[in-house]
Amino acid sequence: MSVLAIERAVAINAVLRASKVCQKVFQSLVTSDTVIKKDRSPVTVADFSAQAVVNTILYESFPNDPIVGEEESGSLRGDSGKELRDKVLSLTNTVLDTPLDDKELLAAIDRGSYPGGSHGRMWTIDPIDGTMGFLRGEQFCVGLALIIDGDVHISVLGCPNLPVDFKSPEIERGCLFVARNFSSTEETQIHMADISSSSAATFCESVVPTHSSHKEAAEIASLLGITKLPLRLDSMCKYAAVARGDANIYLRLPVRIDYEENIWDHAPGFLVVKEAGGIITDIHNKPLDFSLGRTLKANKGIVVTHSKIHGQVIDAVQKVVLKQ
Ligand SMILES: Nc1ncnc2c1ncn2[C@@H]1O[C@H](COP(=O)(O)O)[C@@H](OP(=O)(O)O)[C@H]1O
Ligand SMILES: [Mg+2]
Repeated sequence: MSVLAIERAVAINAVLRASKVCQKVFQSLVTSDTVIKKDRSPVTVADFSAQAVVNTILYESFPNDPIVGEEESGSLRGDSGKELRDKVLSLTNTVLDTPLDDKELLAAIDRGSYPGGSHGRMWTIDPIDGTMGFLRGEQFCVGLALIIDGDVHISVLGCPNLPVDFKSPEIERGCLFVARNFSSTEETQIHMADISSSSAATFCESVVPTHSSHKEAAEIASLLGITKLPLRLDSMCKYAAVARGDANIYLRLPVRIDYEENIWDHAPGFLVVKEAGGIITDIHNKPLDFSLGRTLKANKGIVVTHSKIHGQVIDAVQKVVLKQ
């Protein structure tokens, strides 16, 4: 068996089951009027449940591996948390082989409290990345990565609502992206689209303008001679879109200069693009440093491209964002 083959299989199982939990809630949500009422509670239930599922499955196989997860169980505790806790517990137990009780559920969620760092193994989980996309009935994903001594070694992205083919989104939705150690014949190797000039590129960006500046991205696109409209997607589905050739560039341009990106928002997508041959840096052209805790403290923004155009894109980013 190849190195980390067990970790890879466990990560796939964990993300698939957590994705099922999210999909169940997502499907009930898009058929209800919750989105119109701006009620966030369904996404909250799915968020906690997905983290509980992933953390439980990781713990069964790797009890000593620490986890950096987005959620913590505070609001599920005590009498005030009972209603939410009951919902999360029953949803969680629909996909686990051995059901959890209340106490085990809270413990599973809080196994994600590891502070991160530069030594040894750790997993990082974003149970629902793209909360806003989930609530809008659009894109979201479950992201999981294994980081060893600061390097991302395995990543799995479960994208329950991503069209298998953007050209015919009505035919089939739901994609799982796995980076590292391809082995199964049921898997398809994805490739970035070949591109030699950035003017021919399609770029993607967040749907939410407070997460990434649309205005600066438009200026960068104009500087690069890009004429195609941006592909706006929530969540790490943007990394997947670049990795499989739906787009060629992903720009995440800081709106708030004090904002630090979370490692769980990028480590899973990072390796999917890297393994497909892409380059991922921040706006200063620095590599992402996953070894500094729960956030990417040493980085600002994200620039993802095909290796052939990274230099051109970084030049334009620096002119517009850093006024260099
Ligand atoms: N001011 C900000 N700048 C950049 N990212 C932000 C942000 N505020 C929140 N985010 C992150 O943006 C993620 C969604 O990214 P995107 O906009 O690309 O879909 C959120 O993940 P969650 O949805 O898991 O909370 C959240 O962690
Ligand atoms: Mg996120």
